[in-house]
Amino acid sequence: MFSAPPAIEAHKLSLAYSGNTVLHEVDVRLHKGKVLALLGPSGCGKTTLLRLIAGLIAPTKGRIELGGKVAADAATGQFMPPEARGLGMVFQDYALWPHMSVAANVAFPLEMRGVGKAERQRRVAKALDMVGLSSMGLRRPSDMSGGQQQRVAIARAIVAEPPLVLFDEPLSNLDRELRESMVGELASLVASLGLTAVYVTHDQAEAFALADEVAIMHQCRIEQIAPPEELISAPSTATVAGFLRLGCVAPVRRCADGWQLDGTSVLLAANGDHEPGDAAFATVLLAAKAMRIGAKEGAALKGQVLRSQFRGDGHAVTLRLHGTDLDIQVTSPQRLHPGETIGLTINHEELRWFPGVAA
Ligand SMILES: Nc1ncnc2c1ncn2[C@@H]1O[C@H](COP(=O)(O)OP(=O)(O)OP(=O)(O)O)[C@@H](O)[C@H]1O
Repeated sequence: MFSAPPAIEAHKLSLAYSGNTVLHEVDVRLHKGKVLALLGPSGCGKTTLLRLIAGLIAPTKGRIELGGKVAADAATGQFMPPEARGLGMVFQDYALWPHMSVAANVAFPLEMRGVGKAERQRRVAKALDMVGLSSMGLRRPSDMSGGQQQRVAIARAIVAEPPLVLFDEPLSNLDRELRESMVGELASLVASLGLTAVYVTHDQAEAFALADEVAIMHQCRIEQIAPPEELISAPSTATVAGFLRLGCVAPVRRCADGWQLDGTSVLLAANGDHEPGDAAFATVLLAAKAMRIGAKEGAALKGQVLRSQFRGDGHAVTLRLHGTDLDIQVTSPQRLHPGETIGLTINHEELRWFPGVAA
């Protein structure tokens, strides 16, 4: 059966500056109509990957195809410049021309493509309508709020109906309240237009609200690419579990009877699918749902309450596990008091295991 080539197919894409690797052998495949978010801490390589897709830089190694066409191949030296890629881009700082009207800013990609005046006006009006700015075509961006300017930038990125739109932290200059409302608006717009997009952010809520798939990046690599639900239910590495704050990521040590939580005498049972292998050390995720508050007397695992916060459906309690420097979260039906010691039981079925020691 015929199927369209992926919008992006990157294979072992790498980038080094003066021999210093900032992106290492990244593989990405994104299908038409899907949104991929690149999520990770500062400096992990998100913007670098976006710039490689845009053609603003060329890879040191690896290859990237856009819509089935080679956009860059380090082995052959092939490189398609950004203007030939025909992508839409939305930047953090909007990158609008302040002295030109909103309509002229939005019309720019159409002019570059030689679209005639009447058609240009029709498409600019449609794009401004989509972002809720139909009455503002004659204004100048310098007279608009940050949120309005970002809408203009989005209209400009979609006006030529590009095969791929790249967003580089587009909402990070807006205050929190506006950012939250614009995430929802942007998610509806992206879905209604069926955009294919790559969206860089370090905000998990933003990535999960907008993207079909999220790539968790860490130290120049992609740790895992998966839909948000899968990242939560099945993180593939301890780094992903730690970054998404899915619970306490704890080191465990092999002992004669199985696995022991490092620093304690607590034995943990590894469950079939996630057997951490033969190594002497491994890592376990202690999520809140894996821990229950039990009697203090005789408990093998105890913790001291650090904080207890009411959250509507119970108290979110942070504990320091005895014998360790690990803090864990549990849910309690009643308020607990800082300094109090409580007993804990572990639901071994809810543990997730990872080979090796967390980065
Ligand atoms: N032109 C350059 N020359 C040398 N090093 C660079 C250059 N551009 C980026 N880097 C380095 O590459 C690494 C990745 O940078 P990148 O901008 O991709 O990270 P990021 O994940 O987008 O971070 P942030 O969230 O802070 O924007 C960083 O260590 C950065 O210092």
